[in-house]
Amino acid sequence: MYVGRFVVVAPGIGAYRVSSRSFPNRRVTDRDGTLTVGPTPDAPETDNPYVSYNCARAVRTPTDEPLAVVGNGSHVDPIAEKLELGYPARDALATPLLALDFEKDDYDTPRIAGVVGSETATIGVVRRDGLVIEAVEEPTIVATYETDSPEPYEFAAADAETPDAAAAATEVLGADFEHPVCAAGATVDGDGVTLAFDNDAESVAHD
Ligand SMILES: NC(=O)c1ncn([C@@H]2O[C@H](COP(=O)(O)O)[C@@H](O)[C@H]2O)c1NC=O
Repeated sequence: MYVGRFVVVAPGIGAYRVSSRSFPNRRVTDRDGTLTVGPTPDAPETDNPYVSYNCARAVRTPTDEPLAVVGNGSHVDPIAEKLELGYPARDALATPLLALDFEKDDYDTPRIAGVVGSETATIGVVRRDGLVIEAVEEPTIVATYETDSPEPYEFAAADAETPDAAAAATEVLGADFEHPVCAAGATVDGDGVTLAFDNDAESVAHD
């Protein structure tokens, strides 16, 4: 099954995967602590506005709570900024998702995102037909296609004794959905946020 991009969140851990039919020559890079999706050096040029963006950011709220944001587009930045201003996660997700809305491409691709705290997780999606934001207690997925409403997800990284952002990235990259490209993972505890990524789709490919 092809679900496109997807987000998984649970309290303390989250991940984001790029799956792509049209733009597979992409990778995650770390730019000053923000994880960015962009073309590999050998990728054909494109003017598609949706292929490069910050996909994972670490933020601090005004009360110094560490949070991680993951998502599939330019909305990740304003979500992070709202959290830094003290918006609750629900509102920090809803406001930019609604303002930017679904993507104006051939598929009306939804925007998806998650906010992870040490003991909280919130997931959101804006589609042409709706906006859903949910606080969740168990691992939950939302994807751009097919699974475009939040659903429970079996996420082994959330059960690990020591949560590991790199393991979260590798697990979603290896998940059995078509066209894996690259992935980011995040863990959050009282001390802060750890972000990691995995670009080695070949070693996990199922298709
Ligand atoms: N975020 C991304 O990495 C991303 N990659 C591709 N898209 C959009 O989704 C469309 C379909 O892409 P694909 O065939 O790779 O699933 C693309 O034309 C583009 O408009 C994206 N937009 C949202 O997911």
